[in-house]
This record gives sequence, C-alpha cells and structure tokens, in this order.
Amino acid sequence: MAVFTPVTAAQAQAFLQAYDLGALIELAPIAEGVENSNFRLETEAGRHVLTLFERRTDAAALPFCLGLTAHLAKAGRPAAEPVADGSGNWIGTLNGRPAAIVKWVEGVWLRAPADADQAKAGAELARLHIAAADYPGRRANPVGPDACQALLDRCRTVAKGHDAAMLDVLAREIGVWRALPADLPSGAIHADYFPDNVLFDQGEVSGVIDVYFACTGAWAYDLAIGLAAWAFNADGSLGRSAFEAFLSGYESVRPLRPDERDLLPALGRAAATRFTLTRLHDRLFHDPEALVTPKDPAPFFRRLETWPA
Ligand SMILES: Nc1ncnc2c1ncn2[C@@H]1O[C@H](COP(=O)(O)OP(=O)(O)O)[C@@H](O)[C@H]1O
Ligand SMILES: N[C@@H](CCOP(=O)(O)O)C(=O)O
Repeated sequence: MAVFTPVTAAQAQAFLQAYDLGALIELAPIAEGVENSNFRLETEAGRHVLTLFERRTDAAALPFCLGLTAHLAKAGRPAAEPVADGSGNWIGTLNGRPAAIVKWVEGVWLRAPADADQAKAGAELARLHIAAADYPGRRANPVGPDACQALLDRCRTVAKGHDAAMLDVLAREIGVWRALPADLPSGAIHADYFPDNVLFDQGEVSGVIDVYFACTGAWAYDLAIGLAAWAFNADGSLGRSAFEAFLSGYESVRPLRPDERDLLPALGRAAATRFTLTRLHDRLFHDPEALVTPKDPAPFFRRLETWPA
C-alpha cells in the first residue's frame, strides 16, 4: 500500500471546504502504487482520488502534470481530469504536502493482458502522444540520465555484493543513454505507462492515470517504457507475442520513423536502466514505517539481456 502521509477523515473534510464537491462521505487509503499517497474520496459530488505528492513529484512539476491531464481529457483521451478548487487552483496543501483531487476513472488494471489488450494499450499510448503534441507545457525528465546518475551515486554508498555489481552495469548503461541521439520526434510523454496505470472497462482502455512522471521526451522512449512494462514476463524474460502486439497497436496509430525503430533496443535499455535503478534505490533506502512494498529491480535488470535486438 502506498500511504506515506496519513490523512484523517476530519483533515480531508477540512481540505474539501475549498472545493465545490459537497461533504465527505468516505475516505479510504488506496492499496496500490509506490510513489504518492492516494485515497479514494467519496463526496456528495461523486468518487474522486485525493493524492498527496511525495518524494519524486515536486510541487513545481504539478502544473505541467495536471495541465497535461486536463489537456488530454479535453482532447477526448481517457485521462483523470483534475478538479479545481473554488479559486480555480488544482494544487493545494494537506498535511504539509502538495495535494490534488482528480476524477475517479472506472475500470481495473489487467494483471494478465491478452495480446488484444496489449494492442489496445499500445494504440492508446500513441493516441496520447498525438493528443499531447500541441500541449505547450515543458518539464525535464525527473528520472533522466542526470537524475539516475545521482540515484546511482547514492545507492553506491550502501550497496554490497550483487547490488554493487548491478550498479557497475547501470553506470555503463547511463553513459550509453546519455549519448543517444536527441533529435527524435518528441513531446509530452507519460513516462510510467505500466499496466497498473492503464485501466480497462468492458475490454477497452477506460483510463490512463498517474501522470506524475510525465515530462517532455522522445515518443519512442515512452514506447520503449511501455514495451518494457507490458511485454515481458514476471521473471524479466521477453513475451514475444505481447511485444509484437503492443508495438503493432502503437504503430496502427503512429508508425515509427526508421531511426526510431533502429533506436528502440537502445531506448529499451535506457528504460530498463531507469526502472532498475529507481527500484533498487527504493529498496536500499526503504523506510519500514511507510506503508509501501518496494518493487523488485531484478526483472528490469534482466531486460538489459532479454530486450530483442
Ligand atoms: N483517477 C483514478 N481513478 C481510479 N483509480 C485510481 C485513479 N488514480 C489512482 N487510482 C488507483 O490508485 C492506485 C495508485 O495510484 P497511482 O497514481 O498509480 O499511485 P502512485 O502515484 O503511487 O504511482 C492505482 O493503481 C489505481 O488503483
Ligand atoms: N512503475 C514504477 C513504479 C512507480 O509507479 P506506480 O504506478 O507503481 O506507483 C515501477 O514499476 O518501478
């Protein structure tokens, strides 16, 4: 469960005073996610999500992230629209944390997506890229090569044995990532397009949530993250038909340029490096008081070997 900062019903009720959502009916912690504190917020105006932003989501990034969600929703994409308070602000403060309310999106995430679902998820990612192409906001990747190098340096202060050996490999991969061409088609990207952030309802994508790693970047890098997240088995081995389904779903909406296609394995290694490193960092520096279960870095580390050439 991800609740780093607890919120009582009385605190949520007080926070709600600024909004036109009526009284609080129920507040329930959400037992998923690893980044922010999330609560299901039942109000007289319906079901919403209350998020308190922690760690990697700094307040300065929120106008970009919430603005992107609003932009996508306006363009007809299934995004969780932010709710403004009575003064028109999306971002408030609760228990010392930046906090926001977004609309609840119906649906569930797929634990075992079939190839047809993979294709739909891939296609929705391409639609997101196209719908966001005219979004004017910009944000540097908060977990790009520089930030990953800083995480790596911090990990080195405590890592031993196999973890230290992993860091040696990741250090080399960050060097390769830095040298990748910077002239690929770019725009606002989701950057955390994992199955648990894509909800399905009645066989269709009903919601793309958790836009808090969203940033400006290469679309093909976002595709590589999507493939890394969706198309490999739990042990890190490749799911070839899933990989092809996700990729062809994406390309059914936005065919790749030849240079994007050529760079996909290198971008896949960059994605594997980023997620191995954040997971390793979070495991090494896990706070046992926080209600969160760190994720295993090993399957993403394995993608460095198993990504198809
Ligand atoms: N707008 C939403 N509609 C429905 N469920 C949501 C919404 N936002 C978050 N959730 C639920 O909360 C869980 C955690 O949210 P998420 O944003 O992924 O957390 P984190 O920021 O920690 O990564 C999701 O897996 C989903 O079950
Ligand atoms: N997707 C990341 C973790 C952060 O995202 P969340 O949506 O699971 O909170 C990973 O799998 O490492």
